[in-house]
Amino acid sequence: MTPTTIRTQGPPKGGRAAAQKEEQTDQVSWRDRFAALGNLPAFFRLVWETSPGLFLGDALLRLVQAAIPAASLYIGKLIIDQVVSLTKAGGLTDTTLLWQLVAAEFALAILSTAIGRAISLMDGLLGDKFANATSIRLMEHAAELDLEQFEDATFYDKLERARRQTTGRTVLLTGVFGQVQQLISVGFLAAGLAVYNPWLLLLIAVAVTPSFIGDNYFNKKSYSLSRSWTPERRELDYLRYVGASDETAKEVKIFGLSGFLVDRFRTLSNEYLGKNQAIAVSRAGWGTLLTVLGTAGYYGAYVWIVRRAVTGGISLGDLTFLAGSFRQVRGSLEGILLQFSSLTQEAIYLQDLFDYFAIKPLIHSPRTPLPFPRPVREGFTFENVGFKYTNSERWALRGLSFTLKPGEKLALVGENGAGKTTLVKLLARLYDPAEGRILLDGHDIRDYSLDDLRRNIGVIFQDYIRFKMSAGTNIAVGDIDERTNQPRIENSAQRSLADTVIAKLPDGYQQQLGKSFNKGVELSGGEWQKVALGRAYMRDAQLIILDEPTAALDARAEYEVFQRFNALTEGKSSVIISHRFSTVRMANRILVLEGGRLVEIGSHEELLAQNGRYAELFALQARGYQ
Ligand SMILES: Nc1ncnc2c1ncn2[C@@H]1O[C@H](COP(=O)(O)OP(=O)(O)OP(=O)(O)O)[C@@H](O)[C@H]1O
Repeated sequence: MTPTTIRTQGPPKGGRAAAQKEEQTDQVSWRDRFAALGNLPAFFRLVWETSPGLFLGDALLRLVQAAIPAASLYIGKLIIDQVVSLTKAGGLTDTTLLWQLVAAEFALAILSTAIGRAISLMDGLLGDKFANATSIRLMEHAAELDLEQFEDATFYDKLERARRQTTGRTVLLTGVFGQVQQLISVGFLAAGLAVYNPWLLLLIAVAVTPSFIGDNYFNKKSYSLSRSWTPERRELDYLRYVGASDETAKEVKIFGLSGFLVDRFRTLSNEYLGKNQAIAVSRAGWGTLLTVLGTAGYYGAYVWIVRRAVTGGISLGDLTFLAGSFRQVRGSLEGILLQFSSLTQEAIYLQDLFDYFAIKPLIHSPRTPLPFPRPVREGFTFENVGFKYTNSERWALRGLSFTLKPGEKLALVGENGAGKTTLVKLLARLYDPAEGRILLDGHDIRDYSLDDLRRNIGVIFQDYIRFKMSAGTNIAVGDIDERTNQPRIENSAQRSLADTVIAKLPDGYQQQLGKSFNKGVELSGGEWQKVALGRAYMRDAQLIILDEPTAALDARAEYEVFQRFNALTEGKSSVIISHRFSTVRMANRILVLEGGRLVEIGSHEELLAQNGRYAELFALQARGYQ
């Protein structure tokens, strides 16, 4: 596929103009189509791996099915010739052969039906298995990719197109198998026709060409439209979600957003529908016209066959055989060409799936990682670290240098957008610095295995996930391998104060959380935070990071959480991000960030004595309580 004709960059969100512009660049040439067929071997390898038995069974049955039409037409010819000769003989000769032929034709008809059913059963089973296997691969691959890749709209377009491939692939599977079956079938029938007159084959080719060209043209248009609308389709999915989900229902009601959302959905979906409809209508019109041309070709050949029968050139049996074969070859050829056109289409869609699998993460472990220090001896050192988010001109962090010593309790302070969360993400290697480096015991953290690093760091983000799973699982996600270790889960819950929350739930640790599931219970914001905090204790990490984990806790709970946190993480390093100075002051050292830069560093007392930015922020908050 040539990159000039297939768009790999998603268009900016929304807008008719954007979509029209995209359509022009989304044209697919014949070269692209043939090149896309190159994806088929890889595709069949995937299908084969899904289930070799079903794959083989399906192929064999189709081979048998391919021979049936020609065989049945030929037996039909023999029957008619037999009937004619019996009639001429006055019905007095032996009819055994005739009835044997009729029985054979009957047997073939039954065989064909049975095989047909078996084939569609196998297609269905194979298709479902393949869809499941591909969905799993899709999720596994997503887990390998970088956070940065998830923050890119183009990536989502690819993901969306790839996701659609997991359900529609049965079409391709049935299509290619059916295609090969029909080709073999046509081969048998065409051989029969060629025996009588090779020109009949040429006539057939002329008869099928017009509708092939038509279908191909419209398929191309449909594909271009569908591809250029990927971002809008994602927006439609999003609107559907926001408009009808338990997580959004509250705000949608309070702000009366339903009308706004429905309007946007209606406008966008109608626009898409309109474009699709235009293609469908013109396809139907042209399709009819081109089929009429094809039918004229068929009747041209029919006239020739009938004349030959009338002049005695061929028998009545030959007449039915030829007319039947001609009709079937034409139908099959038309089917093959039509399928071919949509097959290349599907193969191009397949490219989207392979494109997605080809996206490689940039953040990965080195080939020979250093053994992870246990315990950490020197700590984490930021050396002139700078980081910019993709598509952003601004440095989110710059010139950052400090050391987080083993066992130290560090707090990060700064106004919204100062770069606190970004610093944490760099520590956990969700991103790598653009400038400078982060060392762990004197070695770049990139020299350690990513798994080891992440296993040794426990982070609870401010936007932690409220999993709609059991209360126990919601804590166990801190170390999912230990999800059956009930004592450990309960111990973590006690530490994070979640035990009292869970004690009140009807099903305790088994209680389904989240209202959208049967018997699910919803927790308050603070209760959720206690559960989420339990995750930090689940993990046997050397560094624990809490990014504003107590914002929803009441004052008493917050005080208690941090008293416990300090005691329970004795000997471990921790980083706490908080806007509450009552929490921050408990840290050994405080880092004050402003506009991505480190402006002050020291203990609470030292920073107050400096009378700088920290003292100013502290005084501001203290005044609020007076
Ligand atoms: N995924 C992202 N893509 C682009 N820019 C981002 C992204 N996340 C954060 N930023 C930008 O980087 C800067 C630092 O953000 P960060 O989340 O680190 O701030 P913060 O100090 O944690 O803020 P808050 O107190 O509001 O949580 C902000 O200007 C923000 O807009």
